[in-house]
Amino acid sequence: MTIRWGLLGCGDIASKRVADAIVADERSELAAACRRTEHLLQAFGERFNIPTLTTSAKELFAREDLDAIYIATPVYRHCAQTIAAAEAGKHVLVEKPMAYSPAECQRMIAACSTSKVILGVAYYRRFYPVVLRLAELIADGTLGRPLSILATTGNSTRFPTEDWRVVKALGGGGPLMDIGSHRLDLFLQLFGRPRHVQATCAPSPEHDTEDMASLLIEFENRCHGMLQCYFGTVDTPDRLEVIGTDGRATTEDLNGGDLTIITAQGRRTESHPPHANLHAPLISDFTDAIVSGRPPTVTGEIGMATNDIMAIAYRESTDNRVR
Ligand SMILES: NC(=O)C1=CN([C@@H]2O[C@H](COP(=O)(O)OP(=O)(O)OC[C@H]3O[C@@H](n4cnc5c(N)ncnc54)[C@H](OP(=O)(O)O)[C@@H]3O)[C@@H](O)[C@H]2O)C=CC1
Ligand SMILES: O=C1CO[C@H](CO)[C@@H](O)[C@@H]1O
Repeated sequence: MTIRWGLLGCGDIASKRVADAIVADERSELAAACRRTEHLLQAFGERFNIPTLTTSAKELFAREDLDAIYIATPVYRHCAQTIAAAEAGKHVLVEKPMAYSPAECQRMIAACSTSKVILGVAYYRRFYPVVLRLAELIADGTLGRPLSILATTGNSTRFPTEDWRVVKALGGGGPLMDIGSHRLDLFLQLFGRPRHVQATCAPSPEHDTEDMASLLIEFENRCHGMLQCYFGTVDTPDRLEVIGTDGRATTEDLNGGDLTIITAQGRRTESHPPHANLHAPLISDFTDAIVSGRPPTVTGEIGMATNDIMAIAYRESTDNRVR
């Protein structure tokens, strides 16, 4: 069985990874693509040899020869486009963060459930071998009783003021929505459900979003999570660390995959690099979910859990400000 994909949004991530990942997947076919800017759509279509091109999302969803839609548009479009695709009977894999707010996430989940289509969210770091190794070190007791998970991350790009990533109404927030969301998803994967969130977000002097966010989370298992994320810093680390009573495991470059494990037995470094195309395992997982009728690894409910934390963080940050 071949899954015929329609790709909605042909910008940065679609052209760098998503299209290639769909084309390379043995059970997938990149059958159609859509963006509004005609000449850029044509160039994209030629580059990836896509037979059907349209500037209308409505037309894309209406095509009967498609099974699934990959939504790679800015965040403020995710909810309406997911609902429209679901109502047209298409499975939906939507880019992260899932949507602007938890309320939007709920509407997306409800629409997909009513239409009996599968909904997935593109938190592909869940498939990183280094993250799966961290899960193993927690589960097999190597680190002892887990205490905390710490992540520092950022994007060194100085986004221009008109970029949707730094316009609250379009991106929903700044670095927390854009890159912090990926790490929060890993916190949930490794430590489970959160029970308390504290946060402070520093307003950017240039944009109407934060340019730094710091979160402290208590999980139901009583472990703590700490996240700090930035926009516009030079050489920002991409650090993830799990600390337990009997050891700690740290990666200084999450995308690189090297993991240093320190226990009473000593210190060792292991290498667990991710797939060369980070989106490939995600596409393969979602395709398999459609073919076998199982839920994808990152369901809508899982995607919404990250939005829940971010919504609390933004609210906390505003409500607790000393006047
Ligand atoms: N998982 C990951 O690691 C990454 C995920 N992302 C996520 O992917 C999504 C897209 O990001 P990115 O590729 O950087 O964004 P870009 O701004 O580069 O691209 C957005 C694309 O969406 C198209 N678009 C916008 N509105 C519509 C519409 N109404 N109908 C059809 N097409 C539309 C744009 O084309 P046009 O204006 O011509 O319509 C453009 O092709 C975001 O959610 C982002 O957070 C991004 C980078 C990495
Ligand atoms: O992981 C990522 C890399 O950076 C991009 C731009 O900040 C993010 O959108 C993306 O999710």
